Amino acid sequence: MARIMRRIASSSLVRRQIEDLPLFGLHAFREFCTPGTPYKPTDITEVDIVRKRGIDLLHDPLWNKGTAFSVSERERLELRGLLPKKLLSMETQVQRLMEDYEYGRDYISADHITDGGVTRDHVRRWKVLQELQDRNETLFYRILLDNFPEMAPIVYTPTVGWACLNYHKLYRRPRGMYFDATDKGEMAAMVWNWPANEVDAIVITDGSRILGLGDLGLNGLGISIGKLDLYVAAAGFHPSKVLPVVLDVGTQNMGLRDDPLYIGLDQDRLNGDEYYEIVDELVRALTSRYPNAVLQFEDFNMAHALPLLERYREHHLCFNDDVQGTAATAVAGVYGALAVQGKDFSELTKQRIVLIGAGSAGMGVARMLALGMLKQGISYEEALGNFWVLDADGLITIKRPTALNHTVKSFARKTQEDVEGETLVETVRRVKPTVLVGLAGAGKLFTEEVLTLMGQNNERPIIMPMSNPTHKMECNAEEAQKATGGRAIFASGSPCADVQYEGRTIKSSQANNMVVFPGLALGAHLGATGTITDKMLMAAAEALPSCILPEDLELDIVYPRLCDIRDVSLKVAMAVIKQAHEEGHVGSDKALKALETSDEELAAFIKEHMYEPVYKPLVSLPVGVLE
Ligand SMILES: O=C([O-])CC(=O)C(=O)O
Ligand SMILES: [Mg+2]
Repeated sequence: MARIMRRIASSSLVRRQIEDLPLFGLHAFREFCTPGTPYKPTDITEVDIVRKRGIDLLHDPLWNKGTAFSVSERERLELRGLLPKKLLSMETQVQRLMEDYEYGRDYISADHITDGGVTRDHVRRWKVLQELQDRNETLFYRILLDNFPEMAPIVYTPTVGWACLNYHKLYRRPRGMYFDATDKGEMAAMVWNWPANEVDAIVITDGSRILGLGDLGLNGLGISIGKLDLYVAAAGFHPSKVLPVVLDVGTQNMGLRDDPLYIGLDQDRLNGDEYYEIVDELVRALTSRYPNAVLQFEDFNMAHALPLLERYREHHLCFNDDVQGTAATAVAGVYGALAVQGKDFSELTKQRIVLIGAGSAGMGVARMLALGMLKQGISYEEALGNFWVLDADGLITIKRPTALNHTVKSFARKTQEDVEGETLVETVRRVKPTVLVGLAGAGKLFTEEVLTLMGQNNERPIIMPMSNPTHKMECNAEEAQKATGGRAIFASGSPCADVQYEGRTIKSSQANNMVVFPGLALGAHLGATGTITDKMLMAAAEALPSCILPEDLELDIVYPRLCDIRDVSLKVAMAVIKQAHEEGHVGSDKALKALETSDEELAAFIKEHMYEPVYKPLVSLPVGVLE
């Protein structure tokens, strides 16, 4: 036997196979060769097929492993001499990177605040991760996934807000695709420049309303990138199959246009038919090459967010994250807050909700909460009576002298009383809401007075300042707890530290759509649902409270833990596929089979498709082979 082993192992082909079995190694090889050991298909190590070799491979962050390339890979992928000889394991690479991430080479004061309201240390950390992503995506996602609660605020809200504000200054190398108004007529061809033949998810923005930071033009691409980082880390989309996109139709941001470093179009934003024609062209181009991709619309301003959603939602696998993802998140948060109080979903109908911010996100939230009330047993008309919506001009009533769009109008208070334009504090004093939601993106609107009233009128006031990033939030956790005597059930769009109050620690939750959009998109993609219905969104919202640990409910936590984000996305994806099945929208035979077998089978089907950031042996094949 030993002789046979030696002979086999001496063939160079087999030696390479041995080296390329990092998970099983020689041990597994021996087992495999021992007579009598049954052959198990699972013993086969997966490989990744690449089309590159040599220096091109090292420069491709999707496949580059740096010092972790195995000896045989270095040989057969023409890497010898292009890397230092010493081979480092992924664990060692992680350790080296984390040292850089934690301490930096130069100490930067942690509390120095920059223009995006984040600290300079956040910015430094963002740069460490960004550079890593540009070199080695497998390692980047390993680290992001293993440190998700710490790093989500760096690659995503709030630090991504700073990155968008400064995208034009930070720009070094391209990521994603750039389309602009001058590409009219060319987009169907341009889309073929993207190197991947398969794309499962696309996030597109026109930069018109980035977080609560306003019109950032082309700089908005940063948000498409940040969202897709979470698609990969939180839901297991493959990094080679996600595509961040910006559509630059001009900007009204004169500060950017006057900046010589700005790299977007120096023109006013397109509007009206011209605007819709160009968005139509881009959507057609993207969906004709990638018909199975989920299309997420991100940070479009109110004027276009809803019309675009209505335009495409029946024919395309698409959703608007701000309108729908944020809405499902808010519903989940209110259900979570009810669960904290030992109440069930039906109590939603009894909530009195004051919501400030009548933009795309605010109206999406109002509508979804009203749909939740409808589902819990009251009429939609009755549900509308539970809402007071305010914008920059105060409380919105049917007496509003200026024109309101259709959705906002449906939430206008139908009262003859003279309360049009009432301030937030007046409304809160008069109507005694149980829930306060902020989506205005205008900073500290939940003043001490407003918060104190919430505390006076409720045993457990529900306070949700959902604007992003941090400095655009309506209040922070400390302000909410101080003003309410530590009784607030609190959730904010960007993360807030827990609060020390009268000798105890009060937990803060994060009400961010990242608990919804990755799982929603995963379910829709794997189910090939063709459309994303309101009921699928509601199913996502209803799935979330059941992921909160009982001990966390005791601590007033209203969302699942971020360290379990993969599991959360799995549960959301399952709920979405099941609901789609009920509505007859599941187009994937494999998903159907799993659905009809059992929940375990469905979970296994989804998990099997989730990307794990591990180094697999790379095989380089010439273009044309296996295509
Ligand atoms: O990106 C975020 O953190 C949430 C979001 O969609 C927004 O605020 O527009
Ligand atoms: Mg957004």
